[in-house]
Amino acid sequence: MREVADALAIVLKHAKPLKPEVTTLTADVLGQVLAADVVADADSPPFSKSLRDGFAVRAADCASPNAELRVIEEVPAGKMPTKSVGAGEASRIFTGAPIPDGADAIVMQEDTQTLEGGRVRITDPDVKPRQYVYARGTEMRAGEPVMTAGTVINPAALGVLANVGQTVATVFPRPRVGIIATGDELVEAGAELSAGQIRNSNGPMLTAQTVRGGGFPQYLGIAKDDRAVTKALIAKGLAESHVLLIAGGVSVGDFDLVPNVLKELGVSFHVQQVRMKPGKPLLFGTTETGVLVFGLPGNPVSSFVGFELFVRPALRILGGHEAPGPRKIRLPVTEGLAESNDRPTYKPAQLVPGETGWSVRPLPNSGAPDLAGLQPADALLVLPAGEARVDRGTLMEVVLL
Ligand SMILES: Nc1nc2c(c(=O)[nH]1)N[C@H]1C(S)=C(S)[C@@H](COP(=O)(O)OP(=O)(O)OC[C@H]3O[C@@H](n4cnc5c(N)ncnc54)[C@H](O)[C@@H]3O)O[C@H]1N2
Ligand code: MOO
Repeated sequence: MREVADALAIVLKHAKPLKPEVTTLTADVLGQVLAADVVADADSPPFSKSLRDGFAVRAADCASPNAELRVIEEVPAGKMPTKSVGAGEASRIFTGAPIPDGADAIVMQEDTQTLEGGRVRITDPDVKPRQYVYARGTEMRAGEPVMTAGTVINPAALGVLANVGQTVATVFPRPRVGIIATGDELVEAGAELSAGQIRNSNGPMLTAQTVRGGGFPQYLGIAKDDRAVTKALIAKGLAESHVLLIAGGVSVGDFDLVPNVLKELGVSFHVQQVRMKPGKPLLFGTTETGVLVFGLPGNPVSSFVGFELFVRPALRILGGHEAPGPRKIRLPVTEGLAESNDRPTYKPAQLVPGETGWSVRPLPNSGAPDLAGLQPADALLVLPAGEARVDRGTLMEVVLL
């Protein structure tokens, strides 16, 4: 049996970033990682522009109080000025409009009075050169990289890419994740339950965890406890996926066919059990072609935790992320805990905001089948093995979901 950290290290040793590809830029690439530097095609802003609605002036002309200037033209955003501002002159200007030659400062319209005869009085007592001027190239310079390979595409990155004229980018693709649920007792959500049956919650849950983890899920259905059927479905999953998730059937029962079928299909096992609760009977293996195969324990909370601790970090590496996670922090607990566990235990928990910062509240949970109890969780609270007596306020390790 492996420790969690050792099992994760083994998984990550087998996870390699996928071959980068060129993709069309839409919001669908959110969370993917750039595989090449992005270079500015032009200075940004491409011209020095006004940061305020007001008047473009020569700061030196405004040195004496209540200076009066002659307004020579109006420059809206999107139009170029046609006149340069000379001594004693100003141009009416709007936010985002190019600054006319000759002017070196903008005076906000609130600091002016419009006078008869096309004149303006400057009531700003201290007009400084360059005030409210956003100079050409301040944000980025033509030919210089604005984002380097490894950058995670967030909403601002999509804006920056548009700003430099990109409609495509070279990114690490999303890993294709095949998902199979196993067990004769399972039916899908649309079906009525007959005696002895339960609904398949792992399928939809793992599909959604895959999306949240940056993968591209392909749900392959339920494999009944029949060797040939299970083998055919797993073979299909291995052929089509970078990562294959098989939920259930990984334990020691007579109908737990998955380990033997995987062996027959050429999967070598690197992790067979992990010292953790829930989720001990977790399997990890690889094929010769490098498909990562996870056998996740069938109980939904066990499957969920196994995904977060091992599958999600692997997806991040395949997707080109530098830090695999899981993301961990230490937070004070909102209530005392006293329990004894034979393995390190991952308890569904919720982050709670407070006046002095965040804390973590363990959620009531009746065990590995209790997915409804886990549902509100946005964190897992980690309890070490053994007698755990934790006082309220103690800093504890927390895995962020
Ligand atoms: N003698 C032993 N029995 C068990 C052991 C053990 O070490 N020795 N380990 C236990 C632990 S821990 C777990 S977790 C389970 C894992 O077993 P499997 O991965 O083989 O899972 P199944 O037996 O197929 O299912 C377990 C449980 O979960 C329900 N299930 C399965 N798939 C789904 C699904 N897609 N959606 C909802 N619920 C699902 C299934 O009906 C069972 O109730 O083994 C213990 N036993
Ligand atoms: O570890 Mo099993 O995952 O307790 O239910």
